[in-house]
Amino acid sequence: MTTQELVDQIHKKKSFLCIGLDTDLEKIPQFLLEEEDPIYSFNKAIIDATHDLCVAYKPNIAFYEAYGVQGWSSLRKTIEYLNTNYPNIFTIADAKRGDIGNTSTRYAKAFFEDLNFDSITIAPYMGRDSVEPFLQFKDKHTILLALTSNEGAFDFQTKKIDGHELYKEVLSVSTTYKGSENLMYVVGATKAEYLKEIREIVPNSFLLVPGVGAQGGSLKDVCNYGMTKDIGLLINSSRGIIYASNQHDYAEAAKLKARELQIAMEKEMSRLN
Ligand SMILES: O=C(O)c1cc(=O)[nH]c(=O)n1[C@@H]1O[C@H](COP(=O)(O)O)[C@@H](O)[C@H]1O
Repeated sequence: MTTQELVDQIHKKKSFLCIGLDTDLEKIPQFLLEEEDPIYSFNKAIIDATHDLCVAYKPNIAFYEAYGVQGWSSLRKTIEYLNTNYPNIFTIADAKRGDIGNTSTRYAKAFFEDLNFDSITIAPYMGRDSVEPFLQFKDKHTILLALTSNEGAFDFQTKKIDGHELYKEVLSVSTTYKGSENLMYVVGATKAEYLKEIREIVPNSFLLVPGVGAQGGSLKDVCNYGMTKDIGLLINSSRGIIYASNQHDYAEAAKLKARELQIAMEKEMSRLN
């Protein structure tokens, strides 16, 4: 999917919501465990109930890998279901990969070609030659961790080297990478006040912003500091939406939570006009 197609979907749906499919067998309604593939059944019901309220889904790969071959099969069925039934939805493999060049190319093939995701999250720590292999795929997007939502972000990301915080180096240096037009960045919603300075370095890039809902980030603050004329934001919520209920109404409850966020997003978008 091209960035322009994503922007068009955001305007059409009046939403820049990304729903995180962090599907955990211990948290889903327990009656689903009787199904042949409980993870897939859960994801399918959540997707069918919420697809018109969001523009992206982000399965976090850890939740699938944790169940071995069966989990990987559930992931494949989920992405195929999305690509077949809702081709206008942007898909994010939250895999946080990155390695020496030839290994990164294999990761890229796994997620962009074999599974056919539109994008993948990547850790920037190994530098240019670990990221550039992902950037060579046409209409695929690489979402680089810049300033993450967790406490540990302060261990390294905000430390200064040569007078600049490390996350700012990640932002500015990565814009010189070959294929950098395919870059997006992760900035945690819990760090909204940093967005003003981030926008000075990457004024137009799309930002994936996790951390609203369960981690306590504020949608309003993120929009105040981070929204661009093309919106430029994908705001993710996982647990806050998908585990709204663990009873028979779980999909309907997820839909109501997604609707709340979509309404708040529509309001923020109307302030741009
Ligand atoms: O890359 C991510 O998506 C990510 C980056 C980050 O800084 N913080 C963060 O929480 N995430 C992911 O975003 C999701 C947040 O989930 P909830 O806190 O349940 O909404 C999880 O899948 C995290 O792995």
